[in-house]
Amino acid sequence: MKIAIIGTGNLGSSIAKGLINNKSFTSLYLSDKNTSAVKAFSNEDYVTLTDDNVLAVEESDMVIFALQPKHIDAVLTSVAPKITENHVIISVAAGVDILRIEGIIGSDKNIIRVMPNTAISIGKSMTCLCANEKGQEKIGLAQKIFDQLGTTMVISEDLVQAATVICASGIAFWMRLARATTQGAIQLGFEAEQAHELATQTCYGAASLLIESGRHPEQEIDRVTTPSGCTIEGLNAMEHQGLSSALIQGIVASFEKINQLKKN
Ligand SMILES: NC(=O)C1=CN([C@@H]2O[C@H](COP(=O)(O)OP(=O)(O)OC[C@H]3O[C@@H](n4cnc5c(N)ncnc54)[C@H](OP(=O)(O)O)[C@@H]3O)[C@@H](O)[C@H]2O)C=CC1
Ligand SMILES: O=C(O)[C@@H]1CCC=N1
Repeated sequence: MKIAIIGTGNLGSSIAKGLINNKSFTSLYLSDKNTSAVKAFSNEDYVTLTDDNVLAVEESDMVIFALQPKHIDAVLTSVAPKITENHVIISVAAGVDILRIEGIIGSDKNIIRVMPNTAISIGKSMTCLCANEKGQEKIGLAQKIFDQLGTTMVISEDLVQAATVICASGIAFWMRLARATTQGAIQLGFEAEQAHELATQTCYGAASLLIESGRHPEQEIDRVTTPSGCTIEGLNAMEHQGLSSALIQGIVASFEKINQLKKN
């Protein structure tokens, strides 16, 4: 598969890193106004860095547009004449729906909306996908690529905004929880580096327990909370401060914001 990524910022460079680690292509064009974020990949086999978006489209079968929503319309318009019915066009732009993309390049093109997260750089993304009518026959192909870079789920387009909040923004939400745990550990006497390791490994253990056991979080909590013990004391103090409520309100605020962005 000949792949191009147009826009090599935070997400585009993360996708590039994941693809290169997995050698998931026969050629990879990385196109940006400024390719400094992916300079490290310039010596990789079959990777070309360019500032020519048209060339990247012409030389590829699958084109991933990793541009900010404010830039995507102009870039799609500029490359539209070069997009054929055989191309698989992927957009990761948050809040940019398929109808808007079809309005620029046509509904006769294979259009797939993909919502990964930055953990794609280490092959651990939770990635959601959906396609327009024409793209239905190619969604399996896109899924195969992203399956190599983590876990995928095909969803209906009306759930993409929610998936963006839970999975893409979710990386930042979980990072903040990890940071707070680190700060707590330092207050209790650990050096910063030790605190970081304790927090991240415990976080990794908790996620792995849920994934591997398939159990509900509360079942795992029941296995930790000794009656009258320190865990339930801590959990209840957190809930009195509104931990669950704060998380849910944050998720809903993020969802409301992304729906506003979609209207702009
Ligand atoms: N970051 C994340 O975790 C996630 C982001 N997304 C979505 O992915 C998209 C990209 O986000 P992110 O990577 O954070 O954004 P960035 O701004 O980091 O990356 C976008 C890149 O596109 C470049 N660019 C702008 N105009 C052009 C052009 N005409 N031709 C080629 N390249 C151009 C930008 O250059 P310059 O900076 O010079 O303008 C920048 O390098 C967004 O739509 C976002 O909603 C989705 C899921 C997760
Ligand atoms: O914050 C944002 O708007 C983008 C979409 C999800 C992650 N980053």
